Amino acid sequence: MTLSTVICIGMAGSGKTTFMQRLNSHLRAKKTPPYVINLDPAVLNVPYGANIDIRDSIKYKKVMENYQLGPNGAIVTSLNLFSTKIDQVIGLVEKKKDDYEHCIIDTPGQIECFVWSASGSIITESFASTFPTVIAYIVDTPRNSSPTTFMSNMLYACSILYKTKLPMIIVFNKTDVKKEDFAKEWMTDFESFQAAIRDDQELNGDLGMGSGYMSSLVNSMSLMLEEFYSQLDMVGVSSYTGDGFDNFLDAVDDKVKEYEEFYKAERDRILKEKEEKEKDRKEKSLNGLMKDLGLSDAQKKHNHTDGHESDSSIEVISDLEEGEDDGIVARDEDEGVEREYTFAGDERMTGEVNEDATPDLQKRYAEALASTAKTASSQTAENIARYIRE
Ligand SMILES: Nc1nc2c(ncn2[C@@H]2O[C@H](COP(=O)(O)OP(=O)(O)OP(=O)(O)O)[C@@H](O)[C@H]2O)c(=O)[nH]1
Repeated sequence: MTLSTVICIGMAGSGKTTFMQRLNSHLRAKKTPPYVINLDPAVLNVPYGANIDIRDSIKYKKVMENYQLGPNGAIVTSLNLFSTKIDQVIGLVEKKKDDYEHCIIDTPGQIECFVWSASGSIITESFASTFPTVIAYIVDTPRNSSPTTFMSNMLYACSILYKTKLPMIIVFNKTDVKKEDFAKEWMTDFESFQAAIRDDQELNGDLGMGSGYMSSLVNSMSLMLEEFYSQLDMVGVSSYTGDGFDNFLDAVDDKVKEYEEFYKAERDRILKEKEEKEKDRKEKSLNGLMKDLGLSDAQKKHNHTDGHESDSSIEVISDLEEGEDDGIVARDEDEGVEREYTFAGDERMTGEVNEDATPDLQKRYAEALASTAKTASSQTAENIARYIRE
């Protein structure tokens, strides 16, 4: 039994959590319970038993208060804090890899907080480099029955595919309300999608002429999407009735095979390339450091015998010109602007920093950073120490 990971991503309200709940109970009924992870720090109730829940280690509301952040900033910061522990999380899942067939992961409702944040990439990458990993992109089928909305959603899915470089299944959810047949037709028969654009009243008004700027834009973008559709699997499910979940599991099996055959080789190649670049970068920064420390040429030459090249032409590169400030943009003066709807005086509303809670979070941040820094730069630090000793 090899464990594979399914990461559920989708627009807010597409039904990720309900889908996770149904998938969990479906797999349990088949006597193959999944390993479940919740990565949504802001969710109030998780309606399924999670093996790992981000809310156990990160208190979303505290993050909001202590760092004076809005809801989305707090989700990103919570994910940042969590991603510093990702090694431990992967370790926990790895220990269970012989007992489970699937590890299913729920992500925050605010899709961009996960997909476009550094921590989202770190978390996805960590899973994808350890286990075969598949993205389940959840679509609210009834809400995507207009060709314009449908295409916007597909463009988003396309950007996720190219960002994560992982096999993807488009899951048309809520088929108890609207069947997914129209979407499948649009994805496989370009003519029928064009006909839908022509008839779409949102684009063309009541006359349905199909001659507007928008419809020609949608037309050309849909051509581009044809290539994207060819790389996907699509299934229709109802998280309410449980319809289509066997098909979904078959699609996961197919995509895991695809991952092993194509994606893994491609990922390994990219990782190797990255590793080599990183090695190069470290070597250059070590040499730069030697230069900064003002070590003599003789010492440098001595180092050559150790296999370390040194290049005196290397300079420390900075985006800032000499004499320029540190790039921090100063806050504009308020210039008499009267703020409306403020909640001054009410601590609960202003989100003032809770002095008691801050040190704890700060400490955790510092510890997490220290341990990350330790692993990431220990090689460089050792090299430096050895060089200085010499
Ligand atoms: N009819 C129907 N409704 C569904 C289905 N799946 C989810 N819903 C409803 O869709 C709404 C959103 O579902 P959630 O599971 O909370 O969606 P989500 O994507 O996790 O939401 P966020 O995490 O807040 O973005 C809820 O009211 C669900 O009851 C389904 O298969 N059929």
